[in-house]
Amino acid sequence: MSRTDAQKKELKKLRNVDRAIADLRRGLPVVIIAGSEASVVLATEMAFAGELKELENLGGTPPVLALTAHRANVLHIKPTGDPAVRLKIEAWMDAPLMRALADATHDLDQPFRGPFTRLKGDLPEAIPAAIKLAKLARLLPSVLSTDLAANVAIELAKSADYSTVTLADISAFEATAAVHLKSVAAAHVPLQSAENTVFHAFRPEDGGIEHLAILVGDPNRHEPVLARLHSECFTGDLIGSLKCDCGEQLRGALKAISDAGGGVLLYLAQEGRGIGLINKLRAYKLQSQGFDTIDANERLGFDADERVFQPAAEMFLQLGFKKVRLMTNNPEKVDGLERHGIEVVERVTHKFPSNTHNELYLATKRKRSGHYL
Ligand SMILES: Nc1nc2c(ncn2[C@@H]2O[C@H](COP(=O)(O)OP(=O)(O)OP(=O)(O)O)[C@@H](O)[C@H]2O)c(=O)[nH]1
Ligand SMILES: [Zn+2]
Repeated sequence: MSRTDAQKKELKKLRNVDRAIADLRRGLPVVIIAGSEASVVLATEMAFAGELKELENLGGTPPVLALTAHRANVLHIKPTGDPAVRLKIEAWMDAPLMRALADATHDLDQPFRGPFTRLKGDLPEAIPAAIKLAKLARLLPSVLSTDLAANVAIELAKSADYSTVTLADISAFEATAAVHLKSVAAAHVPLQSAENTVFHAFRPEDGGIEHLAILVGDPNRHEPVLARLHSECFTGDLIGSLKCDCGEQLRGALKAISDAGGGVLLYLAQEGRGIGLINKLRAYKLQSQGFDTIDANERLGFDADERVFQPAAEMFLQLGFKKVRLMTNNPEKVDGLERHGIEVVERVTHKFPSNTHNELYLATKRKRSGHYL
């Protein structure tokens, strides 16, 4: 079936964001258009002397360093009520220092920093959008940014071959990618705990992040289905890390679904509660310094949980399920599905015994994240 013009336009927007994500990860500048204004941004963690010079030479305003409010709080920079702050880049701030300001795993090596000059005035809209882009790229949520007029930035993007995205494209990205998910492959994969199992691979039409649905048996589409949303955890699911309960929850869910005669497990590409494996390892380093799982995320500049559950809801709907009995202890998962058209008729407790390494992690989820544990 050929695509309508409106569909083509939506896909182009998705592709633009995907390209910008890939470029940020390569340490390339990206142009964000915000009405008549624009910012050329670089992911701070990828900024070295050469990249900084390139940004400085653009001829707009001098570059600034943008950090999230969470990260600024750690650096004792006064909150503004905005989601991010901008710091003036002083002569003594070189590229390694800027990377260290973005990366909390260096905080104990260089505890005394500043004084910093926070830029006053309204936060340009491109800054939170750029930080969102860095998060989508699974990089640390900090950017270096230079402001230009939009028409100048568009010309520059053409001549320097920079990716260009708009604010609207970035803010709509996750929801648009979710509604463009399509089942692209399905195959029978017998499991130890459930032999009659089919894996469905879902991919958004722009070729973005893929998720899996694991369908056990042939559940009745008219009844609420026993279901689990499982966020990818390389360390726990595959390698047997004792720092979390993911491996047990994964295997336990498949067994419970099989014992119940069928159901669905969605295996979501949301490693590290959506911050990615590298950032999760950074969070683990902070945890070994004594911070809990929430503070570790926030010290890195992230929210405690960066996941959205719209892709999960979309996959359930495409598989023909509107009502679920959800195995979870996390109230956010229940809300996240209900917001996107899935009725959670029952929350089924999904709890496993703790060990000495994950005791504190589970206690933190209970005490600070409102988990039923
Ligand atoms: N950022 C971060 N992610 C972690 C940490 N420990 C585990 N994770 C990730 O958390 C996700 C697992 O969370 P879930 O199993 O969905 O747990 P939950 O949100 O508590 O919900 P339920 O298990 O359904 O109750 C996986 O993506 C893990 O990689 C951590 O200390 N920091
Ligand atoms: Zn885990």
